Amino acid sequence: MENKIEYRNWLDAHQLNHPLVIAGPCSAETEEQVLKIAHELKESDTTYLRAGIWKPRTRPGNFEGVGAIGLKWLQKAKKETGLLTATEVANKAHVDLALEHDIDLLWIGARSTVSPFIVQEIADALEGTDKVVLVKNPVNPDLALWIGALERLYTANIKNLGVIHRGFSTYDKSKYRNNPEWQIAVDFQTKYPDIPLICDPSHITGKRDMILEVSQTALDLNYDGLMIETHIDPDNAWSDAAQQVTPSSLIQITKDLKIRKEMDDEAGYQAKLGQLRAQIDVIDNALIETLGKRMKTADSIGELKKSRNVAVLQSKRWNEILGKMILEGEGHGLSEEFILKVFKAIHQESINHQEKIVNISK
Ligand SMILES: C=C(O[C@@H]1C=C(C(=O)O)C=C[C@H]1O)C(=O)O
Repeated sequence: MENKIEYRNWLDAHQLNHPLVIAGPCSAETEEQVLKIAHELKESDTTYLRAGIWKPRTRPGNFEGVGAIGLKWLQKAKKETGLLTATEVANKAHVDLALEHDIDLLWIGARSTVSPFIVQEIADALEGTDKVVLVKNPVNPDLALWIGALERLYTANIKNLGVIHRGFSTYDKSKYRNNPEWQIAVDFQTKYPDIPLICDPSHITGKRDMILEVSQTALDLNYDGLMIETHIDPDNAWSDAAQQVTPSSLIQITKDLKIRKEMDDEAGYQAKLGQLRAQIDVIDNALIETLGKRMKTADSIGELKKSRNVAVLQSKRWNEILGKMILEGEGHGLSEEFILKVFKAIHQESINHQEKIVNISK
């Protein structure tokens, strides 16, 4: 599947002068709740009112959604406020009901994106639709799986596509509910610059007080929109209470966000940018040259090890290097996380080089 400018058509048709906002409760709970939220969101930047109708929960026994009745509440909210409607679908039955109730935007959840069978079932059920269909990233950090899901939809002649970045599951505890791994979304954007990319800071953070910060990062990375869970009484929400914000907080968040332009044609800016980018190009070339030299030295160590039948991996030496480089990096304003990533990659390449050398039989 190639990038095509038409992928953006549905978004451009909204003619927004701000990022697209999809907002609404994690779950539709009651008709009154949905309508109240919709009326409060009417005064915000929100274009699509979202509500979960069928909720895939981690463990059984929790609230699993109100079911099809909730679609009627969304329809009523649309009629009363003019907001377009959005919900998650996870199988053919959901799709059929959502289409029957004329829901404007459907998204495939992270737990469904991991299953090609489910995605195919949804794609077949949606074949040829002009509804907007968004695909959340799979729970595991697998770009190919994410793209594969889009390809299934595209092949089913669904052209109003987009993706939602909601972060990735990790076993390790971190400050996020789902690790953003921004690089994966950036890689996606590089491959498909015209597929609308929406950030879901609610699921990335799991905490309402981090939503502004993550939303700002997304906008700084040229995301096209935000999906933010919004509830009139977040603390008493039936699901995901900690990450929902009130409609007035949502309005405040959209006011506080700094919206930066993608480009600036002003001559002074362009000249300075060109100069700095030329410097970056020189530095990048020097980096490659240095890395090449380092690998050549590692090759020589490989030869030496081979001649004495010594193991390639030397953990003590490696740990010393890591410790020293973290300190060194600190002095140059480089984070420990960055140094670890870079040096782990360098070490792996060095090991691969030496492995080749010691395993060549001569
Ligand atoms: C280069 C060596 O081999 C391996 C690679 C290292 C590196 O690239 O710095 C460090 C330790 C070893 O695991 C070495 O033993 O010094």
